[in-house]
Amino acid sequence: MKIAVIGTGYVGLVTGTCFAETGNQVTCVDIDEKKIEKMRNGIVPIYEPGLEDLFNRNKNEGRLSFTTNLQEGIKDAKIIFLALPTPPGENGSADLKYILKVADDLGPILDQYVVIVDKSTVPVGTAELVSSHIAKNATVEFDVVSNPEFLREGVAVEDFMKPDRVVIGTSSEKAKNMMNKLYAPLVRQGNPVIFMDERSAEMTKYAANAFLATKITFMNEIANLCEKVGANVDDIRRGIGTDSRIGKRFLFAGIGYGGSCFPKDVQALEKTSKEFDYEFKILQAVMDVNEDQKTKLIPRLKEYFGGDLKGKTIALWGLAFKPYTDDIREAPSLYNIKELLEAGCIIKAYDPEAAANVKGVIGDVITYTKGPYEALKEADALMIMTEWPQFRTPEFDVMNVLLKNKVIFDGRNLYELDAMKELGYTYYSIGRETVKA
Ligand SMILES: NC(=O)C1=CN([C@@H]2O[C@H](COP(=O)(O)OP(=O)(O)OC[C@H]3O[C@@H](n4cnc5c(N)ncnc54)[C@H](O)[C@@H]3O)[C@@H](O)[C@H]2O)C=CC1
Ligand SMILES: O=C(O)[C@H]1O[C@H](OP(=O)(O)OP(=O)(O)OC[C@H]2O[C@@H](n3ccc(=O)[nH]c3=O)[C@H](O)[C@@H]2O)[C@H](O)[C@@H](O)[C@@H]1O
Repeated sequence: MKIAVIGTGYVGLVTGTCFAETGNQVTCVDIDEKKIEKMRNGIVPIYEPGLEDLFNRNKNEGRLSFTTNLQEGIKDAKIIFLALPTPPGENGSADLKYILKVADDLGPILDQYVVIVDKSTVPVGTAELVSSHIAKNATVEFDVVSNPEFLREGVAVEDFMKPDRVVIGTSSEKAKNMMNKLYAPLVRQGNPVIFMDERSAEMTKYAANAFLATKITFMNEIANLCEKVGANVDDIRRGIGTDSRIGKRFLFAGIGYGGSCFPKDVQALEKTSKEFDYEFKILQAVMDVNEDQKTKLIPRLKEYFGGDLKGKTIALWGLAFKPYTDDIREAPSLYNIKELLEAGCIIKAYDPEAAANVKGVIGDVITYTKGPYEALKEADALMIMTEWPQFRTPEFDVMNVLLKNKVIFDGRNLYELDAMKELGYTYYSIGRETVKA
């Protein structure tokens, strides 16, 4: 089937590449000329494990092409995916300007029946809105379908190719059949395509993200309480995660959730509730707790250094909002960097993938090192922001020599408390006893 994907960020790129992989003819459209040029030259503009090989194979075999021209991109397409940004607008609700601009542009250039798919995360009612914008200038029939995306960055290809479920919101039989056909190769036995109306599909996406953000936040609050009562949040995670009603995943306490989606989607759902005159109390609490959680290690640093951080050199391990990505949107590291700089610290940071993106945002106010150990040289303390696997089993012999003080502030609970005691470290983590050397 010929399909077009408008917008080639994380979602568009993965959607386009994976549907090419299942044998479709895919054209990716983006207004960013540099990005399109890069992709034409075989360069994948994001870091996403497994994507580059898939991308280049499909490109080289002629199933994946790129253009900045919308009309050329949608030519002969049976399905058009909108994978456009929906950032928070001024009041926190999702800004639909990118989606509606493309909807306006599409109307006059459609020349045959087509299914237009909202792949972006959009508030309830957007499918109808997109439909009305296209209809203003359209001369052919079309259907607008809501097909939210549930992939996670870092495992995006795996999530897309083997989805737990595919949600499709449509009231059109014709669109339903076409979407079913497109997704058939991706849906494993038992992992269903779930059909519903457009509004329910739009709401499903927000419900999923808000629920997961709440689950993490609940554990972060349990962690905060654990610190006060002298319990260990990792034991509690194991203790409750084995209950299949609760489930093992997304129970890891840490320095708050970040990324391009949880923060904006929780906020947008709260705004939607307000618009419909409903006070969604849990969501406000989730946002408040997460805000505090992100910088909760800073007071511990102050405690350790006797109140004043001025002139202290802090080594930061991890800048990305989570491992296996170079994405730094809403990363807890950025909030900590800001506070550390305000307190007069010198920062030496290492991240295997995300340093260039941080440099692009904050420049050279911190030092970016080539490896994790270089960041530790002459550092007064180590802070851990992202659980990249290489940080889990470091060479403590090397660290002992490089760090000025044997002290670690760990926002991701990477090390066992007993091991830190044995190694003679002062070790602050989340929701667990502080180990004092
Ligand atoms: N990043 C993620 O992991 C996930 C994101 N989503 C949702 O998917 C949507 C897209 O997110 P990302 O891929 O992260 O966005 P992104 O911001 O990384 O990329 C969006 C792309 O759209 C392009 N664009 C903007 N206006 C355009 C236009 N008029 N014509 C063509 N291209 C245009 C931009 O140049 C950019 O390349 C958002 O609604 C997001 O909430 C959903 C699931 C996962
Ligand atoms: O709508 C989206 O964009 C996507 O948002 C999240 O995916 P993503 O933001 O890529 O990353 P997650 O793995 O969900 O992690 C989000 C944040 O939560 C944090 N987290 C996650 C899990 C956990 O147990 N504890 C925890 O603090 C991570 O460190 C990270 O900062 C969802 O998991 C995806 O299903 C969804 O498609």
